[in-house]
Amino acid sequence: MTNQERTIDNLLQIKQSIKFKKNLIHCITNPISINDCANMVLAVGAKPIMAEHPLEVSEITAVSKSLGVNLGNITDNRMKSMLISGKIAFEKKIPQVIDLVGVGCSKLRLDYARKYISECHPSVIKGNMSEIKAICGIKSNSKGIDVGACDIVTEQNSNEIIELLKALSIQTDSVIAATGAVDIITNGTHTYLITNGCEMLSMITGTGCMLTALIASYISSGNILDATVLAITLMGICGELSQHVKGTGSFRTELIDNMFSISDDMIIKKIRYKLK
Ligand SMILES: Nc1ncnc2c1ncn2[C@@H]1O[C@H](COP(=O)(O)OP(=O)(O)OP(=O)(O)O)[C@@H](O)[C@H]1O
Ligand SMILES: Cc1ncsc1CCO
Repeated sequence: MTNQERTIDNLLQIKQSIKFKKNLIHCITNPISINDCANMVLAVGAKPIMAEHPLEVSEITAVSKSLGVNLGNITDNRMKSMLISGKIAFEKKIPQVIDLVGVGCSKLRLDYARKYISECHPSVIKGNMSEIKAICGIKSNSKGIDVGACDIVTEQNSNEIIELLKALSIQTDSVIAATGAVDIITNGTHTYLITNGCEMLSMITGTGCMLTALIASYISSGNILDATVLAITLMGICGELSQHVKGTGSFRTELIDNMFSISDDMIIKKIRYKLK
């Protein structure tokens, strides 16, 4: 087996291991895309629970196989709940991912994300490049919750960005996932660059949130780096397979359908990544 074949085989094994297990995945997320997030978790064979009341989340996280928290459309209640759940997950060694939605445009969210990371030690920190730059304390150019044009990964800046992400990974002891046309995932030692995906993924709301729900589903396998790579390649490939539709409404449906039905052969045929 070549290294590439071994990597892909690993990803397919994680996918298969989650498919029929119905692992309980606790997601605390925004109302804009909450339904799509729950459906993505179901599409890959896990079981979502979207509880967010501060008085019940600790018992729910404690019986879940992983936790996903998302800062989109933040409220006082969810700020409370996410910290309660994040601390329980850390104590009980339950894998967890934080999606840094909006930290590039809101000081409230940026300060909160820093507090969350230092107190809850998430296994994965995920955001678009503007959000990741903001968390690193570097001036970012986000456009609301979206990446700013100056922050997009290019051939010219990719090495500099990889070093930034590796340093953040080492500092936080988390896997870092920076998403966009090129997705970069690193654990400080191994770095994956994934070029699957299509522009339509940025033309419906919540694909980043759905991706976080997928990462949460797959990290319940315990293999944090590979699970993150798997979730991101699947989102990219399923986006590509869904592009033939008439418009963005059907794209959203097709994306969930493809996530449910994609075959191993299709993943092997379509996957595009570099390991650095
Ligand atoms: N222009 C693009 N080309 C290819 N893939 C893309 C593009 N934009 C986004 N993606 C893919 O879409 C998914 C979501 O990434 P994105 O960076 O848009 O997240 P986000 O900004 O957090 O999204 P959202 O705010 O919609 O939740 C990732 O899988 C990423 O690879
Ligand atoms: C549009 C929007 N606003 C806050 S969260 C969200 C969904 C995509 O992140």
